[in-house]
This record gives sequence, C-alpha cells and structure tokens, in this order.
Amino acid sequence: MLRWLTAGESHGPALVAIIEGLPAGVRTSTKAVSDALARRRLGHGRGARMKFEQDEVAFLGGVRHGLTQGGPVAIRIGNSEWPKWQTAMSADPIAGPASLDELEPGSAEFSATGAGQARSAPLTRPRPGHADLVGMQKYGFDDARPVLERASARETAARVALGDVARAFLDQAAGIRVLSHVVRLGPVVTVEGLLPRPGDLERIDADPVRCFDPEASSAMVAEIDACHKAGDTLGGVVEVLAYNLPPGLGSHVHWDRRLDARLAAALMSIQAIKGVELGDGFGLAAIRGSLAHDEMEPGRPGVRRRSGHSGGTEGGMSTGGPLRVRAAMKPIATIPRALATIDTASGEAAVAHHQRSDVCAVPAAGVVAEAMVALVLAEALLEKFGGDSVSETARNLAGYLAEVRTRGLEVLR
Ligand SMILES: Cc1cc2nc3c(=O)[nH]c(=O)nc-3n(C[C@H](O)[C@H](O)[C@H](O)COP(=O)(O)O)c2cc1C
Ligand SMILES: C=C(O[C@@H]1CC(C(=O)O)=C[C@@H](OP(=O)(O)O)[C@H]1O)C(=O)O
Repeated sequence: MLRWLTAGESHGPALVAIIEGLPAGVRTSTKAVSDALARRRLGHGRGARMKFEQDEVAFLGGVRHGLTQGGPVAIRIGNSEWPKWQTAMSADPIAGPASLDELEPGSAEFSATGAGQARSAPLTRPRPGHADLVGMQKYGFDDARPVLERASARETAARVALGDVARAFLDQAAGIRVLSHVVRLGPVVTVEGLLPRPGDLERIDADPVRCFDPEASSAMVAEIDACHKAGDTLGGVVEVLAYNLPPGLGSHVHWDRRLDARLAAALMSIQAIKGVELGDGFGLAAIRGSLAHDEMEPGRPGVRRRSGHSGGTEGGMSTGGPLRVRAAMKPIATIPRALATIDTASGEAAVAHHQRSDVCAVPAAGVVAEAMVALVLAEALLEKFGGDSVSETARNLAGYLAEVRTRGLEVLR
C-alpha cells in the first residue's frame, strides 16, 4: 500500500510531506527534488511570489546516501516568506490584538508597521471562487485567513516533491516516464494530435508557457499579457502523458480499483481543476462507435492498436499504450479587478479581498498534474507487482511481461 500526506500553510514556516510504502533502493536526492520544484515555479503569468520563493528542500527521513530505505520518506519544504509571517502565522498564542488594515508585504507601510502584526488583521471579504466563505461557515472562523492558508496551491509544492520520488520509482522499476504540456490557455489552443515524447520535456520546460506548439505558445503569452493589463486572470487545459506502462494497472472488478477513476480523482483534487478527460473524453460523446474505439490488429506475435482514442485505459486498466489525460483549470479566483462579495463583519456589500496573485498558473498546474499522475501510477504499479526493493518490483514486472509475451499478447508500441 502506498499512502501519503501533506501538511503546512501557505505562509507558515514550511510544508511537510510524507510518503509511506515505497520500496527500498529508489534513487533520489535533495537536488532532484529541488529541480522538480523549480519546474513548478515555471510559467509566464505567475505572481511576484514565485520570483522570490526558494522552496528550501530537506529530507527528514527515509533516504540515506541517495537511496530510499523502505521506511516513510519525509520531506520539508521551507517557505522563504516565513520571516515576514512569524507573528501572523505563529503556532503559539501571540500577545495583543492586531487591528491594522491589510497591507502589501514589501510596501513602505508594511515595513513601517511591522509585518506580522499587519497580517493579523482579519480577512472578512471572502473571494468568490475560493474556499474563503465556505471555509468560514464550515469551520466557524470570523477570518478567512486560516482557510486560504491551507486552500492555497502553495500546498502543491509538497505534492510535487513526493511526486518526484514516485516518478523516480516508476522510471527505475519500470521505465515509465511521465510528462505534461499545456494544450489550451483561455481561447488559444495547440494544433490537434500533438503528442510530445519524454525526450521533449526539456523543450517544453524551456517554453514560457510549457507549450509544445511554438505558434500557440506565442499567442498564449500574448493572451496572458492582455489579461494582466486588463486586471484579469486566465485558465486553461494541461495534458499529462505517461509512456511505457505495462497493461493491467488498475482493475475492472471494482469501482475504486479503476485506474481511470483514480486518475480523475487525483487530478480533480488539484486546486482550481474543474474538469478531467481520459483520452478523447468528451469528444467521444459526439462521434459514432465505429470511430471511437482503438481497433486491434495482429502483431505476429503480439497485438497492435490502430489509434489511441481511449487515452490508454480500457475497463479501468492500463492498456499498455500511452496514457493521455487532460485537466481543465478555471481562471485564478483572486482577480485584481475584484469581484463582488460581502463583508462578513458588517453584512454589507464589498469587493473581494485582493493582494498579489498569479494571472495564470496553468503551466505550473501541468507540473502538479504530472506529480499526481506519478503518485497514482506508483501506487497501481506496487499493487500489481509489489516488491520491497526496486529490483524486486522490476523482477516481478519482468516475469509478468514475459508471461504475457509467451501467451502471444504482448502490446506492440
Ligand atoms: C499552481 C497553482 C497556482 C495557483 N495560484 C493561485 C493564485 O495565485 N491565486 C488564486 O487565487 N488562486 C490560485 N490558484 C487556485 C486556488 O488555489 C484555488 O482556486 C482555490 O484553492 C479554490 O479551490 P477550487 O478552485 O478547487 O474550488 C492556484 C492553483 C494552482 C494549481
Ligand atoms: C505560493 C504559491 O502559490 C500561491 C497560490 C495561491 C493560491 O491562492 O492558491 C496564491 C498565491 O500566494 P500568495 O498569496 O502568497 O502570493 C500564490 O503565490 C506556490 O505555488 O508556491
């Protein structure tokens, strides 16, 4: 069983992530995880914080001399913002009520008043599209601060850190490679049928919006700039691809064992993701059955597919073809041209709380989506092949693939 947890607030001292159930012998390092986190900061349209947030990574347990030991792997990601927030986010009670208005950190007023105190002013103008209001209702807070601190996508840094260890395991045990690219930003879409391979990841990461289609990329950058100028925000769609999966991860026998369902839940759990599509997904609803499925032909020996509409799962199991899954992100809800809300302290009409924010975080969401897919696939791989060491998982997988081949059912790619 593979299980994992994250803890920590956006402006707390650190995020902490633990993953339990990984075999021994996964090669990883502080540098590898730091590099993965640097990828998450990529993307035109991200806010000021991504320029100075350092993502200070430290393994706290489970890894020795660059290899996992079989025990829980614990990772701490320090928030470099912490010094400014020590009072406002103090775990221990602080003396004296704060009554200062919200101020932009770094501004002259902010420095003059003492950062921590200023940030203690309650946030009472909940932002539509955020967790603010429902969180206040549900948890009994008069202040949206504790809600937004945990709802914030800062938490996705912890997921990416764990996802990097999971993807190292997938690659080292099974040669499985996961990547993502942006296929839509607002109205701009990439050309159809673009399918980057693992070797293209460097080029994708070098693109300002992590897009594989250069023409669309320029139009996307222009769209982000236009939105920024207009005081608005932008969503989009990312596609995650996984190559070299064996057939048979997940199962058709019960709803919660289906790989497609587990991928959908994992992706939908990412902040601001509102739609998930496996393969041609919603498009399949619009065409006839004769065109919608991936016909098979003999590979002599083995079996070959003529197309990849399914996105690499059938009956809740990996088919052995490329996995292709898309996630749609809504536009960022903290909008400079602030949305209408109420002030929960007075009950009067107000405009929503706004400080700095991302204009567009779709490129970063792709990196988070890769991490979530890697975590689901690592769990499914361990479920099927087990193993207390990477070499044991690899041996079990090789035995299974040999048997599939012997039976003439090898998947030809
Ligand atoms: C990588 C990433 C960065 C984000 N950055 C912001 C941001 O700067 N401002 C904001 O309001 N929302 C941002 N969001 C989205 C919010 O965290 C999310 O909309 C909020 O937690 C409410 O959850 P929901 O949209 O899933 O309902 C970001 C999401 C992701 C995945
Ligand atoms: C900190 C990150 O993203 C944050 C996600 C986020 C939100 O509301 O989700 C709001 C912003 O935080 P802040 O209000 O402190 O600027 C983003 O910067 C990160 O991705 O590491």
